[in-house]
Amino acid sequence: MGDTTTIPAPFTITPAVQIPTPKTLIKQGAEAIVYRTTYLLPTIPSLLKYRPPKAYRHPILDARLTKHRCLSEARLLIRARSLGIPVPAVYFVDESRGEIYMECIEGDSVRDVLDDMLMQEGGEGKVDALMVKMGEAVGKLHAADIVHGDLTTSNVMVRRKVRKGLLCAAQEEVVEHVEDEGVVLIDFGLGSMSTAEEDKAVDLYVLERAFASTHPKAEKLFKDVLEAYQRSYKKSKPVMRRLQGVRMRGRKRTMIG
Ligand SMILES: Nc1ncnc2c1ncn2[C@@H]1O[C@H](COP(=O)(O)OP(=O)(O)OP(=O)(O)O)[C@@H](O)[C@H]1O
Repeated sequence: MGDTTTIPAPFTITPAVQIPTPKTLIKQGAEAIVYRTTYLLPTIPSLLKYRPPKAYRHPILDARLTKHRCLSEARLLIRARSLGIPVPAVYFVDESRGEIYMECIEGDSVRDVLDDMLMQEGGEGKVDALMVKMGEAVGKLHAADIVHGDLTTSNVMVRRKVRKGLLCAAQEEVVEHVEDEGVVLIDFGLGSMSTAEEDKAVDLYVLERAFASTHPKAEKLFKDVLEAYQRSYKKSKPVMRRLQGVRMRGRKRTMIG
């Protein structure tokens, strides 16, 4: 009679457990759905930009387009960041699923912070500094021949850090000190590599219109942006000349309607 005792397996293989990461919807746009979530560890905040399939497109064409847009956006972000241009870090790309996980910037858009800043005591100085940072960031971007494609004040974020400190150790009163830590350019979904002065001038024009439509002091603010832009982008003269042409065409279009 053979020994019938079963020999226990040295180890058991348990199926990989998928831990669902909570996702908070930030924005559902026409092209993409943006969530705040985490990446790898629950302590690492991340932003997920997901391009869902479009039922109205042919499935093969749709998959190809999604893959192309995802890779294009990720490549531009990675290229910009490697050149020291302030953009979110890319953590992970799954182009066939239409997903990009990237650094989640804590802060608000320039569009949202401008008015609040101007109302604060000493706010004008802060706004001046902000315009310089914006001009420098866009100047560096164009010097690297990267065109944003949708350069509005909503697509430039002000990174903020909240520091907690004790006001008075005896009272143990905790105060929160909010610090602005520079600007970050986001949303490169319509971006491209281009050496064309026209493309760069259109970027500037779009930004100028974004200021004009949201802020009464737009002219002075944008002037500061352009000054910093020219300082950080040494070969910007032809772009500035082209900007005049783009403005004229824009005005003509507005007049004709
Ligand atoms: N890296 C980031 N960190 C924090 N918030 C972000 C980040 N990227 C995007 N957001 C937020 O999500 C919103 C939508 O993101 P994004 O502009 O990239 O998507 P979109 O659908 O292409 O938008 P749009 O319709 O403006 O083109 C932004 O306006 C911003 O509030």
